[in-house]
Amino acid sequence: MSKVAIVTGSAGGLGKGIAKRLSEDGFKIVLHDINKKMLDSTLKEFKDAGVDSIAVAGDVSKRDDQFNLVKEAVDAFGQLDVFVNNAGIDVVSPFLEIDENELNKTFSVNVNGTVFGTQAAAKQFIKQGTKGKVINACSIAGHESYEMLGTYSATKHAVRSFTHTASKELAADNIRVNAYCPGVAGTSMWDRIDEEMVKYYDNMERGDAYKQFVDGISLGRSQEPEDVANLVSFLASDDSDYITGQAIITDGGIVYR
Ligand SMILES: NC(=O)C1=CN([C@@H]2O[C@H](COP(=O)(O)OP(=O)(O)OC[C@H]3O[C@@H](n4cnc5c(N)ncnc54)[C@H](O)[C@@H]3O)[C@@H](O)[C@H]2O)C=CC1
Ligand SMILES: CC(=O)C(C)=O
Repeated sequence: MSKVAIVTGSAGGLGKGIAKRLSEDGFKIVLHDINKKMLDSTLKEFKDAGVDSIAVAGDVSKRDDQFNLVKEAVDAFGQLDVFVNNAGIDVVSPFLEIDENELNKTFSVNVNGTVFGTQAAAKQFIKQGTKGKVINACSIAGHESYEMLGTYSATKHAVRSFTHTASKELAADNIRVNAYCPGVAGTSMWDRIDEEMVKYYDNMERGDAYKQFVDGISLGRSQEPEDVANLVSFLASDDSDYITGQAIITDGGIVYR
């Protein structure tokens, strides 16, 4: 029987690339996003390509939405095998200007969302009595703290920490919890980061912040969704069964650990 994977925030960007790769790996796919319009259009693309898939709209920062997401997946496909906590948001701000709303919102989506998604998936894996895999979107910003990205970096450090704790507590239930840590991928997230960053520097134009980051990549190019999906595919597969609690960097050579 085909395995079933949920990918949050998969209407576009890295999540869509991951969902596409997992479908090629033979998974039935549950697409998910807060952006209903984009989600509908992505579902149509997947269906047109013959992928056995459904779409569930929701907000990862709401615990009930995350449990509903798992329920809808199991109602449609009878089981769950892989849950990718991919959805995340960015925020750009000098440290002295970080405000309460942006702190709360970014932690709520990136951190609370990951915790609630992991809880919902793990409870389902335990109920099924099967092996389960939770795969979290961390970042190089979960290993290194970047100027202007202080809040975002702190959320990704928290994701790495929860990846460690959850992997330790859930190992006895045959559940692996790992994370992928991308570097610089030219998705809509980086369009927003670039646009915000250049506002703070008189000598910078649109595209410059992105270029500065890309120029620091040893392999000489920015990341494609497929590069990230290659790692997630491995973490979702049986080949990674002896790996848990790891936050693995895939960045073409920016951060060396
Ligand atoms: N693009 C990059 O260079 C990097 C991205 N990442 C991480 O990878 C993940 C995906 O990033 P991208 O695809 O670049 O971002 P993106 O902004 O292009 O796509 C994120 C998707 O998540 C959805 N989303 C946002 N808030 C949501 C919520 N509350 N509930 C459900 N869905 C929500 C958006 O509608 C969007 O479709 C994020 O967690 C991000 O932090 C990590 C390192 C680098
Ligand atoms: C967007 C991101 O995750 C960075 C700069 O590492």
